[in-house]
Amino acid sequence: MLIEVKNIIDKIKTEISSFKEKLSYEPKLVSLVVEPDESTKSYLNSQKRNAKKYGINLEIVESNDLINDLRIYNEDDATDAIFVARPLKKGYTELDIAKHIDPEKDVEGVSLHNIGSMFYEKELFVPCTAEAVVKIIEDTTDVRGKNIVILGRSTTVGKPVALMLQRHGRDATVTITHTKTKNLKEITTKADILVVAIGKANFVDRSFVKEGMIVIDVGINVVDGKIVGDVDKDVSEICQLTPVPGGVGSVTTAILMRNVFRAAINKKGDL
Ligand SMILES: NC(=O)C1=CN([C@@H]2O[C@H](COP(=O)(O)OP(=O)(O)OC[C@H]3O[C@@H](n4cnc5c(N)ncnc54)[C@H](OP(=O)(O)O)[C@@H]3O)[C@@H](O)[C@H]2O)C=CC1
Ligand SMILES: Nc1nc(=O)c2c([nH]1)NC[C@@H]1CN(c3ccc(C(=O)N[C@@H](CCC(=O)O)C(=O)O)cc3)C=[N+]21
Repeated sequence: MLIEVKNIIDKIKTEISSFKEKLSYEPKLVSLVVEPDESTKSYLNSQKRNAKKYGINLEIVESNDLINDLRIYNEDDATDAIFVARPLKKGYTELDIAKHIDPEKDVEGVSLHNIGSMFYEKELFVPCTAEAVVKIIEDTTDVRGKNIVILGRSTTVGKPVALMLQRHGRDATVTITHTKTKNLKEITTKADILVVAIGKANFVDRSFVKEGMIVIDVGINVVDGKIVGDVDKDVSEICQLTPVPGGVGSVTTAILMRNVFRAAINKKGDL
């Protein structure tokens, strides 16, 4: 069966409405992109649609000098929030963003400051997709003591999801897997919950899961012009599965929008 995320999005909408009351202007989000791939284009579509819906002034900037652009928008008082799309152009690393983005405008929680705070279990801004995954899991089941297997170890999904799920108060037992993991299916079939963030369309099929598992499909792949996840839809016949589109992606965007309002209010000192 498919996991419904509408009630999670409704709760985020309510948070945004209460933030809006504290602001007298449309907060500004600058999204820096360089040669966007299909999944990034899908995200930008989602950002445009939601910025209009929630009243955010979104500026999408093609960035050819990322470090210089980060300096410009860090210093630009009219810019409340900055997002830097991945994958990055050759010559830049995620560490460059982590070092150079203003942590108070870093609405994706990728800066050294925000990642470090998450490490110390102080979640200020955390990567939006990781927060979306955790919210969906917590809305679906009790996380405490659950055996959670994550496919993928990226800086914006796999790693932060693992850190957030095992922290005190959530207390899951987490296994991170990647391309060098041996006997992957032996590991995944023992999970209570599977989080799949690998960027391979329909990679996870029924041979990776057991009846009754919760499967969170983070994948956003474009195949023949259609958005598909990393998990084969047939898995939903024996497991609880998040849909793609309409699952993790839609919660991620709502969280990004909410964080833009949080950044604007924090700048005013009202958070
Ligand atoms: N829905 C949303 O809001 C979001 C969706 N996405 C989507 O999630 C997917 C993953 O993106 P992202 O997190 O950036 O990951 P990356 O593309 O940066 O990296 C992929 C990760 O998956 C691992 N991996 C690849 N193949 C396997 C395998 N067979 N078994 C186990 N691990 C594997 C890689 O391992 P290794 O490290 O060994 O190479 C790597 O860690 C993409 O489809 C992306 O579009 C991304 C962000 C947000
Ligand atoms: N720094 C960075 N952080 C990211 O989180 C990031 C990124 N770079 N690069 C690209 C990937 C991909 N990604 C998506 C998130 C939501 C939707 C989304 O909202 N999809 C809608 C459909 C959108 C549409 O209609 O096209 C849905 O799944 O319901 C899509 C794609 C985030 N990414």
